[in-house]
Amino acid sequence: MIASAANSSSEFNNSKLIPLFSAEQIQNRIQEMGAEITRDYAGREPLLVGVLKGACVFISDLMRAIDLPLAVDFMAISSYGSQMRTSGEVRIIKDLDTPVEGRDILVVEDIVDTGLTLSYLLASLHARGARSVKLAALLDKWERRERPVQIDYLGFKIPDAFVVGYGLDYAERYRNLPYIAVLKED
Ligand SMILES: O=P(O)(O)OC[C@H]1O[C@H](OP(=O)(O)OP(=O)(O)O)[C@H](O)[C@@H]1O
Ligand code: HPA
Ligand SMILES: [Mg+2]
Repeated sequence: MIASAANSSSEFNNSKLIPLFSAEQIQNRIQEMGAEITRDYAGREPLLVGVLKGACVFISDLMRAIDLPLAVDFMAISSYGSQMRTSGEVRIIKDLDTPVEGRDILVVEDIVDTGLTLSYLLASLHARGARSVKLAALLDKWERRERPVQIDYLGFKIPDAFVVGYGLDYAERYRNLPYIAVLKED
């Protein structure tokens, strides 16, 4: 079911999945990103910080495309209600196990949308004394940006549409799709 849905539009519980990036396109782009990160961080040992839950699939593939010694850790972030969200306030619900002071941090995210999550997270890591903080994001939904976020390594720019798959969810579903699709509700 999942594999056959990868290459064509399909019905999935009353929602329509319109494929945007195939598993192969994603893997090819990640290999390119990994090669660029390997070149840029040569001689250093970056700490990759995955933002749960959406980035779990992307970071698994990206770290294996980086040919360097590195460490991996995870954070989980929760947005407050919609009013608080517009103020950019988010809450850390799982912090790093690893001290960041003096480390070269590469935050790994599935998508930058309004930018509220990432602008908060990147500022917080800088404030903790990281030597450098950069961002690798698979998707950039740039038309919806409310806060500027510098994406140092980008997979794909996408239009203003709700996307799922490859870690991205709708109500916790679809994270396990091996490709990325636009979700259209019927
Ligand atoms: O740029 P923004 O508007 O802040 O949106 C981007 C954030 O939203 C999604 O996470 P979500 O809160 O859905 O959590 P999840 O990763 O567990 O799905 C995504 O993974 C980013 O972390
Ligand atoms: O398009 C999206 N899909 C899933 N999660 C998201 N979080 C922000 N934008 C999106
Ligand atoms: Mg989500």
